[in-house]
Amino acid sequence: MKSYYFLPLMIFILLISNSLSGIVCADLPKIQILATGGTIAGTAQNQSELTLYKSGDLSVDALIASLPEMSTYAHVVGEQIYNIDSIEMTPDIWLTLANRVNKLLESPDIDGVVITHGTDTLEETAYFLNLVVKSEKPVVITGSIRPATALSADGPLNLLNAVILAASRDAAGKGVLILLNGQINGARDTTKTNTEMVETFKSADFGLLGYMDNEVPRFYRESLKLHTTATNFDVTSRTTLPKVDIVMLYPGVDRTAIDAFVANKTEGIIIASLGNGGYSKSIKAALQDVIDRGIPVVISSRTGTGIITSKDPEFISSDSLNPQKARILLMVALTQTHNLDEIEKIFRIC
Ligand SMILES: NC(=O)CC[C@H](N)C(=O)O
Repeated sequence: MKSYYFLPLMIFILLISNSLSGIVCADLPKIQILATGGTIAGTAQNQSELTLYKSGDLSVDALIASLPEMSTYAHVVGEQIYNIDSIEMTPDIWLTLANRVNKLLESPDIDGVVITHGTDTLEETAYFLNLVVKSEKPVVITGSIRPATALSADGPLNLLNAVILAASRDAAGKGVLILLNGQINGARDTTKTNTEMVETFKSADFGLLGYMDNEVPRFYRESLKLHTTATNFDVTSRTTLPKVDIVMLYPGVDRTAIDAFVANKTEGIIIASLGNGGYSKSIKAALQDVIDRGIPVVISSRTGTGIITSKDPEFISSDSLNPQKARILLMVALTQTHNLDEIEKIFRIC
C-alpha cells in the first residue's frame, strides 16, 4: 500500500469502530428496581376509583413492561423483594431491604437502585436506608398517591423519574433520595404531609433538594447531616432492631402508655411533645422513671416542624426530627451504643 493512503485509512477505521461500539454497546447505567408494593403497584375496579384499591397488586415486571421509556435512560432490572401495602412495613423488612441494597451496590454491575414503596411509611424506610446504606451510588425511593389503574395515575412518571435520577451522576453521594411529583427530596427531612394529594412529600423546615426538569435532575441544595458512607452504622449482621416506641402527648394525658411500653420491654421512648419540648409535671416524673431504668428518652414535637431547644438535660433532643424519624435514628443508634451522651451526639450529627 502506498504510504500516503495509510493515515486516512487508519482515521477512517477508527471513526467507524468508534461509532459502531457506540451503537452496539450503548453505555447506559444499570439500575435495579427493588419493588416492595404500595399504591404504585395498586389496582382498583375502575379508572375513577382513587382510594379504594389493592396496594401491591402488580408485579415489578408488569410495572417495567408498562414503561418502555425507561430503556432510553438505563438498563433496568426488576426484583420483587416484597409486594405489600406499606402499612405492613416492619423493622425486619427494613433490615432485609438494607442488606439487599448494600449487596447490590457493592457490585460493579449496578450503578443505582430504585425502590418502589407505599407512601404511608416511605419516609421511615428512606431515613433508615439513609443511615445504613454503605455506598455513594444513588438510591432513589418512589411511590404514588393514585393506583396504577387510575385516571392521571402518578406512578408511571414517578417511576420513570426515579430511574432517570438513579442513573444520574448528580444523584451520587447525596444520601437516599425521595422522588415523587417531579420533586427531589432528602430522606432525613421529608415527610408525608397530605393524605391524598400528589404533592405530599415535603421538607417543611428545609425545602426540597431539587426538581426534575424533564429528563434532567436539577439540584439546588443538600443536607449537611451525616448519611450513608459517612455514618458508622453497620446492620449487616443484625436480624432485629431495638424496640423503640412513640408516646403522643395531649392535654390530660397520663403515664399509662409510657408504663405499658416499659412493661413491654421498650429500649427507647420518643415523646411527641407539646410545642418545643413541653410535657406536664406528671409526664416528666414518668419519664424520669424511664431514664432511671437506663432507657433513653428522646423529646420530639407533635408540631411537625422546628427544632427542640427546650427540655430537661437528662432527656435527648430530637433536633429537627419528627417523632417517626427520631424513632428510626434511636433504633439505629441503639445498635451501636446505649451511652446517653453518645446517643445525644448521634442526634446532633445524623
Ligand atoms: N398512596 C400510598 O402509597 C398509600 C397507600 C398504602 N397504604 C401504602 O402505603 O402502601
